[in-house]
Amino acid sequence: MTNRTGASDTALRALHLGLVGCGSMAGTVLRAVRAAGVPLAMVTVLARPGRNVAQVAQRLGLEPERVSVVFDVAGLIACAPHVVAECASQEAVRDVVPALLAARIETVVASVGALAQAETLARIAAADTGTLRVAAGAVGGMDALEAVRLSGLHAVTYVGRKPPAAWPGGYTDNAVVFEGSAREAALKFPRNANVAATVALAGLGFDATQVRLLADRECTNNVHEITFSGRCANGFFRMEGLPSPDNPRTSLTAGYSVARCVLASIGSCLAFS
Ligand SMILES: NC(=O)C1=CN([C@@H]2O[C@H](COP(=O)(O)OP(=O)(O)OC[C@H]3O[C@@H](n4cnc5c(N)ncnc54)[C@H](OP(=O)(O)O)[C@@H]3O)[C@@H](O)[C@H]2O)C=CC1
Ligand SMILES: O=C([O-])CC(=O)C(=O)O
Repeated sequence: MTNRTGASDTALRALHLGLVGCGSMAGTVLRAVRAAGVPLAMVTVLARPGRNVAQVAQRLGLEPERVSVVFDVAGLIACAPHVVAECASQEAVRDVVPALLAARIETVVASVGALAQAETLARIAAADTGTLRVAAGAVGGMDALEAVRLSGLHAVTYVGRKPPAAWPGGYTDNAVVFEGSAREAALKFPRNANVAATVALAGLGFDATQVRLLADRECTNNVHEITFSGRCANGFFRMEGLPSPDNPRTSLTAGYSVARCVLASIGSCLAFS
């Protein structure tokens, strides 16, 4: 038997998925993995202290018997998931991901802005054993940007537009929320500028990538625009993502992108890169 992408039976073995976080993105990841036809054996969730199985199962739309909840990374490692998807925060990337990699557990990160922090990068570099997948998240076109980088990139600009209420700070009207480098953006907006970090990693780096974040009353969706020029190509990429119903600051696309990384890690979808 093969699935849509031609992956074999072995790729469809029941998956033990680890999740860090149990919010809107984690829910989207699970829905997508299920929709892809991958059977779930177990989902182990690293949650904040105080959460319990019934609550987490209900938030994620899972049967309680398929859920275990742990409160630290040692507990997550002890459960031995096939792959872990971080869907939580920059702080979680710093505190959890290095230990997962050191334990050789393949890990997908969504909170890519964490990689703008020298301390987090150093911890990940020191772990240096497992496989880290950086999800493209709410944006796309990163393969082209990386390819053009090899020829020499001249300039990369990322513009993120969201409805005013989707930005922290109580915006109600059109405004320039931020203008500056991708590093500043990622550090200043840990929950809203992960795309800026992703574009920086694929292209010119955190300090040379220019970012504008805009509150825009005309937007009903989250719009991401990347403009680049390089020696072998110039490009423009635009993606308009529907907001997650339970967290309008997060585009639904981001969860689907994390799911795609999970599926790629178990050989259950084409791994374009
Ligand atoms: N790459 C991309 O394009 C994008 C990336 N993101 C990243 O994804 C993250 C998740 O997004 P989303 O699901 O919408 O956010 P939500 O706020 O809906 O959910 C976040 C979840 O993570 C949990 N959490 C946060 N920190 C920790 C921690 N240290 N340990 C355990 N659990 C933790 C929260 O717990 P609790 O509810 O108990 O506080 C909550 O369950 C965002 O914070 C952002 O960093 C978001 C959008 C796009
Ligand atoms: O989901 C989005 O549209 C983008 C986002 O929040 C981020 O870059 O962190």
